[in-house]
Amino acid sequence: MHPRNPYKTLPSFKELAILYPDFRAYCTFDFRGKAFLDFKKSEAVRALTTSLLHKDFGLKVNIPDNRLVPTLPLRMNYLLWIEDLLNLTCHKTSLGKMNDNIIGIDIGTGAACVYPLLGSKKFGWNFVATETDSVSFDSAMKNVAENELHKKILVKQSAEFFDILQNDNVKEFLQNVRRISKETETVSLEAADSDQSPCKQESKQESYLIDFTMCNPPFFSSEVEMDTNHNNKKETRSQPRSVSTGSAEERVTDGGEISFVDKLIEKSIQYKDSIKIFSTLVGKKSDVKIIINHIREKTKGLNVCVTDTEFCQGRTMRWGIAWSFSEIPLEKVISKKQKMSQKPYVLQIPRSMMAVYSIQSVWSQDSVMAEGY
Ligand SMILES: C[S@@+](CC[C@H](N)C(=O)[O-])C[C@H]1O[C@@H](n2cnc3c(N)ncnc32)[C@H](O)[C@@H]1O
Repeated sequence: MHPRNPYKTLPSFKELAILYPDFRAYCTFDFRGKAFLDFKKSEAVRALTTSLLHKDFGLKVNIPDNRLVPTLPLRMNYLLWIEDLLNLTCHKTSLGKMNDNIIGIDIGTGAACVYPLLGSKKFGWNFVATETDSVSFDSAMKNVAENELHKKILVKQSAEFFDILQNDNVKEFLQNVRRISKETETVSLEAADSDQSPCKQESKQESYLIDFTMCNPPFFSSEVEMDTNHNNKKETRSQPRSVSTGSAEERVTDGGEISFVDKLIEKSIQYKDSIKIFSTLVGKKSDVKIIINHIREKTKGLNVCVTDTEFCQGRTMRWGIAWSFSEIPLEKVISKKQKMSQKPYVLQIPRSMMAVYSIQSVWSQDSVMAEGY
């Protein structure tokens, strides 16, 4: 669990049950009043997510019955890692300032529109979100409207990755975001003028249209693979796991996540001067190495840096890969050996930081949330 993840501390189900009758309906209580949730019911998992989104972030979110229910510890881990990368590349995020200037693209936002909603509420970032599925698209639009975040989040129904940046509607949205954040930017740059650190100077020199892109791709290549994976897990785990939510469209894509990210890598080369950080979540550990190799092969001859991390949420593991073509100041984090080589270098989160992530991931092993949420 990321050190700044609010779900490092287990939420009180008892408190949630008192506050939210919808959540209480799926709880059972022991003689001391301790609440337990039936993680095998998708309605119960949905009630947990929507109650937490409301209690912890003031977000009112509706998720249709047959669509993926996002689990929040993982979503926060991914967003916090993006925040770390933005800070590493000298952006001022909630650790510093300038949040209103930051613009991300979320590819395949899903029915909850979870990353843009959390990203703008928690960090103040702006988002262009894409979605192909009409049910999820409609639902994402409603969730943005319900939370009055239309000035910060634009949802488009599109299968294009970054080509949506050519869309007039998107251009207009980006212009408005810039106009609204201009005042903050002026103040921040004036403050940066008085500071001679290379980090602050770099943030003035580089100007990208988009600061980062994120994506949680459908990771199975077929429904058969999806079912096989689920059955194997059932056989190997001794304890019950959380129900798998979501439709096949959300979890299956031709060629699986590798093929999806391959397209993303190709597009990233085309948009390397407009977008600063490209990233993706990876669902299978064995795909991490393959995807990193694909990034290296496809970007041969270009100055690219790549980093990866793991997200631990109790029993559920996911991985993150990010790459950038920008002049990121890597001196602090690359090894001497890599510095001397002419090959594309690898940006690594310092070992000390990784250790913190791993140690703290133990938090939910024995908790009620551990059953897969
Ligand atoms: C695994 S779900 C992730 C949903 C959400 N981002 C989350 O993390 O909960 C993947 C989503 O990507 C959408 N999708 C698939 N191909 C896409 C494409 N080419 N462009 C945009 N969205 C796509 C699916 O409809 C689905 O909603």
